[in-house]
Amino acid sequence: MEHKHIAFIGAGNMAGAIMGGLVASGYPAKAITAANRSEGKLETLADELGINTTTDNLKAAEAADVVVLGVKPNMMEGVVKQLAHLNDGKKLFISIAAGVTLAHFEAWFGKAVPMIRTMPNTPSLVGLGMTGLYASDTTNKDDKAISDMLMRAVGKTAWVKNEIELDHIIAAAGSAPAYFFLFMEAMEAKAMELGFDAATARELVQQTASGAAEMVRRRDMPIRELRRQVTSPGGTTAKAIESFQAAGLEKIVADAMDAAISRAAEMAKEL
Ligand SMILES: NC(=O)C1=CN([C@@H]2O[C@H](COP(=O)(O)OP(=O)(O)OC[C@H]3O[C@@H](n4cnc5c(N)ncnc54)[C@H](O)[C@@H]3O)[C@@H](O)[C@H]2O)C=CC1
Ligand SMILES: O=C(O)[C@@H]1CCC=N1
Repeated sequence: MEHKHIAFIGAGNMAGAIMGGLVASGYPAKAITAANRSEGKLETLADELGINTTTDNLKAAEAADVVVLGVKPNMMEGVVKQLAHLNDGKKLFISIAAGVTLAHFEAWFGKAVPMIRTMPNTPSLVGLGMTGLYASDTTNKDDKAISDMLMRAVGKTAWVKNEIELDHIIAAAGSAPAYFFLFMEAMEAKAMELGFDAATARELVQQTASGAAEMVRRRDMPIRELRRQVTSPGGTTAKAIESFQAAGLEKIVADAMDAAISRAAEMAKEL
């Protein structure tokens, strides 16, 4: 099969992870080009992955069938305007930026553009990402298939039908690794306060968190039921859970997710 040429504009953490996943999954390195403003990251990518690299965004995008826009949201307008004349209705553009809407892209491109907006998360860096995807009306089946393949190289994918739902993906997956990190930080701090050394405290938290996540993955039962199995009536877990619930944990989590959604909408207005 002829592989489409994919150019990544902005070769930072997230784009680097996707390129690494693609190469690891067997996509030919020769069919991938990374363009970045600075050279340091490009040298590492060329050494580690054997892909093509350049500091010239235009050159990279011109030669590509698929252009992945991987810069920060505040850099996107400048990058897109530089590439706008390449939008011939055939080249597919994929964005990984939070809060940059299709309407922004169409304004910067000056017309409709075949575009897939994606919302990945940082576990993509270790192949355990969760990415939401949304396709503009001007995309076709092949565009969706290649975008799905791209993001499945670093984890799992979920498609949404309405663009607004990408903000819900941010709340439930894009920003969500940080919620678990915060929880783990709090547990680690308390374990150290109880007298465990730093390495042991980290291991207690890390092994328990990955064990719990793995149980959710492997056991085909409601998460509530897994919790019930740990919680002996009148026992220690019951007291800990009561303490969380008395502090309103469910509402705290729901409010935090709403705050992420509101911020995504605000970010879109700021551009
Ligand atoms: N970090 C996260 O958890 C998530 C990030 N995202 C999105 O991913 C995008 C990238 O984020 P990161 O990879 O974390 O950022 P990063 O800062 O690691 O990567 C951005 C890269 O773009 C390069 N760059 C900046 N201006 C450029 C230009 N004009 N031309 C070419 N390259 C340029 C920078 O040198 C840098 O290497 C953002 O839009 C962000 O919203 C999406 C989901 C999750
Ligand atoms: O915090 C942010 O804005 C980005 C989007 C999702 C994760 N990080």
